[in-house]
Parts: sequence; structure tokens; C-alpha cells
Amino acid sequence: MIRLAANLSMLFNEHAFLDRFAAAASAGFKGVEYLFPYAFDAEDIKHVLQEAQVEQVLFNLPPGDWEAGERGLASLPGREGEFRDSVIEALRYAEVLNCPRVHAMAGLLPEGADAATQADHHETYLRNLRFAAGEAAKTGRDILIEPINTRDMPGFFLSRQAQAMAIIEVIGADNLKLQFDLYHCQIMDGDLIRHLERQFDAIGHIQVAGVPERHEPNVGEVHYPAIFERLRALGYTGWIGCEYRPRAETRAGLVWGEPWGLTAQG
Ligand SMILES: O=C(O)C(=O)[C@H](O)CO
Ligand SMILES: [Mg+2]
Repeated sequence: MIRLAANLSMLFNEHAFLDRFAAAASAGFKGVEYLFPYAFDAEDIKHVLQEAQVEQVLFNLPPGDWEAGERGLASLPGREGEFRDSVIEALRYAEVLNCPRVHAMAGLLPEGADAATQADHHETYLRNLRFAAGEAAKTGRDILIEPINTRDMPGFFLSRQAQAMAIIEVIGADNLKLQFDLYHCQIMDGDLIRHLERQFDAIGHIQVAGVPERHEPNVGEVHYPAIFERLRALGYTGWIGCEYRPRAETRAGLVWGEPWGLTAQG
């Protein structure tokens, strides 16, 4: 069964944030995800989720100073206290929103980082992820890590699929999982279906977008019908987050999703 979630940081930007939940539901989405809920009261978001009858499937931990360019705290040496606070805050929202998983963004390496600095980030990342997985396990939730392409996010610490898989293996926590974003994987690693198969057991969430412009999945070099078919054959029962920038009005661009229950006409 293909279950599609609308990424409300990118889709339905024609509406104010709290109105995007109903817009997504009326287009056939059963779930929603977005970057951050923290500018809103958790109870207000819970209310719109319930009104729209959609599930909250994912959001990110507080990322540090986003406006100043920070992209997560999980691998940043010296920021461990802030990272721990961010885990607690995200899990508090997850409890209210009944969200089973949260994404811990790795953060950026300093420009020109030498091997010692990279090793320091790696060790910090491992320690922080162990802490996050331990806290999330207390309420049965998953922590996700996502390799992000370094063209869009230069310096992002976690950029390759193999790196993420090695980290998941070394930590060995059942609730530390891979956020497999095919857009990033295509740019950094390619070989999408083989990655999907090899990493299948570690995957906690999937995201899609056309490559390279990050528009609708039917625009660009990736043939998503083949990927969805393989997911179905593998027995994937998780969510697929639609995390792309619509070329024009969101709803008109949903034609690509009609075989999977979306409706392009309002
Ligand atoms: O950019 C992406 O692909 C994501 O999923 C992240 O949540 C970015 O923050
Ligand atoms: Mg993503």
C-alpha cells in the first residue's frame, strides 16, 4: 500500500501554515510532514490535524539557528547541551501530535574541515544519536537520520547512504532508522532501486522529488512508477513524504499522484 504524506514546508504554500493541513487532506493526502512545528503551539497543530483527519508522520528536531545558516546540531562538538534540549523539545511535540518519528539533522562541518575535525563530528554524532534514540525509545518513537546532498547543503555532515548505514549499524538501536530521500540519493549515490533493496530493513521513512530541480516526481530523470512498484513488491508499509517544490500551484501539479490516490482538481 502506498501511503503519501504532504510535506507542508514545500507543498500548499498558497495557504497559511495552519490551513495547509486541510488543503492536503482535500487533495487525498492521509499524512503530513514539515520541517518544524516550533513556531506554533502544539495544541493548535493537534487541532488542525484532527479537523483535517490526517496523521502527523514526521518533523525535525530544532536545528540550531536556521536563519543564520545552521542545519542541525547532532554532529556539532560543543553543542551537546543544546542538542539534548532539542531532543526533549521535539519529543514533547511528538507526544502531543502523536508523531511516531522525528528527524535529527546532522549539521554542517566547518569549511575546510581537516580529518581531526571530521572525526570529532563523527564521535559527537554517535554520542548524540545514542542519547536521542534512548530518549525516543521511552515513548516508542524512532529517531531518523537523513543523508542530504552537498550541492543543496554544502558541508552537511551526513551526505552518503553508506555513511548513514554504517552509523545505524554501529549504534545498533532498533529505533534509529534511515530517512531515505531518493532525491538526495540520486544526486549523491544513484542506483536507487538497489539502495532501496539493500537498505530496506533500516528505512523508517521515504521522501521523493523530481531530480535535479526538486519539482514534482514526474518531472526529471527519476522514473518513480518503477520505484513505487518496487516498494510495493518489497512490502513497504511506511510513509512516502512528498518533499518537492511545485512548479506552479500545488494542486494542479498533483497529476503525478493520481494513480496513488491524489486528486489534482479541487
Ligand atoms: O531537505 C530534506 O530533504 C529534508 O528532509 C530535511 O528535513 C531538511 O531539513
Ligand atoms: Mg528529505
